[in-house]
Amino acid sequence: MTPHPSTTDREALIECCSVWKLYGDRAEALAARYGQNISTEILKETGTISAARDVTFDVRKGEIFVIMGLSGSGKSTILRCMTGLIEPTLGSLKVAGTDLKTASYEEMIEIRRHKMGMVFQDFALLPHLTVLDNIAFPLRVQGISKTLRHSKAREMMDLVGLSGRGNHWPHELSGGQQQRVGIARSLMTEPEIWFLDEPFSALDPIIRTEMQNEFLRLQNLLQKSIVFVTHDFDEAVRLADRIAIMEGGCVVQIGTPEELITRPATPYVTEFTKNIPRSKVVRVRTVMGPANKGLLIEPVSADALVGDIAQRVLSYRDPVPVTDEDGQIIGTIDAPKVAAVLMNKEAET
Ligand SMILES: Nc1ncnc2c1ncn2[C@@H]1O[C@H](COP(=O)(O)OP(=O)(O)OP(=O)(O)O)[C@@H](O)[C@H]1O
Repeated sequence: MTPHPSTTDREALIECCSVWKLYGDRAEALAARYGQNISTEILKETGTISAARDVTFDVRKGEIFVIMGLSGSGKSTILRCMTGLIEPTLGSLKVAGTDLKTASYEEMIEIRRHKMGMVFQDFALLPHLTVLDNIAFPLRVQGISKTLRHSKAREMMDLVGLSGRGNHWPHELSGGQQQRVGIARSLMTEPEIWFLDEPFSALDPIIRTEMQNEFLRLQNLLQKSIVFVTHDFDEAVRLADRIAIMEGGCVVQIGTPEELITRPATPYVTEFTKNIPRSKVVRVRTVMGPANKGLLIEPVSADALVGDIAQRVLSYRDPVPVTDEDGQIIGTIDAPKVAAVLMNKEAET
């Protein structure tokens, strides 16, 4: 399953604008004095830590937005600002139309209970509650009756592949199953925005891949707006519509996996991208040549990944026509172009 290549035309659900989060005795005083013009030298001189520095991006309706970076780069800080767990020192954050800075305590509770779902790395299950009661917990907090919340929780268990496990205790489940409980619980309130903070990091590689597939399957069904934090670039590429790469509290590049891999903005981004096969991210549209309407071969889609159509194109001597989403022929792709991508080279256009 491949995430949708473009979400550019969709409305923004989260608007994160020039957000800074400073830690240290003088953080507030420095922010008041210098505002957005605060310099690295001043931060250094005063021993102030900038966990987030001038971070700007938006998360669009229905997209999987991945925040990726090494440990300490500021991913959790930004996620915690977006979920209202901490307040930015400077800048503004709008979530589902509400400005978090001016929102009242009650509004914040409302947003967090009804508009946001959260999944954490350590599952955060309640050990003294059964699987069913863990999943039903967010509705218990809302005062919903036991019958209703259990019925909804059973629906969620079916959705995430946990049917029949309701009476088990969390410790009786495998790591992957425990995270399915976390996922089901986070979806109980039918949130608009789904935050996942390194949800699969504690799982072994095979289960991790299985959970990534499961996550994409669910997203195909549910079409949530998602913020997904990971330090694993392979995971980011598999899941993301767009990725924001963080370094030292700053966002150094935002783009689709294809954009990051074909046009990395800094050596830091290049370092992450260099081992990812281009064929897994480059789409036919990027490397296709001019249209030729005289070809009688079955076409390939412009949005297909080159890796997925490589074998077919390589089996023809002639170029293969490329069509857009309306079935119109808009280009051709031939064996040399496919081979260049497979060999991780810049394809000649
Ligand atoms: N409460 C705090 N007080 C002081 N410094 C903090 C605080 N919280 C975070 N930091 C610092 O801010 C920087 C960014 O931390 P953050 O937890 O956001 O990084 P991260 O990318 O999520 O890392 P990880 O992947 O290890 O969770 C780090 O240098 C961290 O030490």
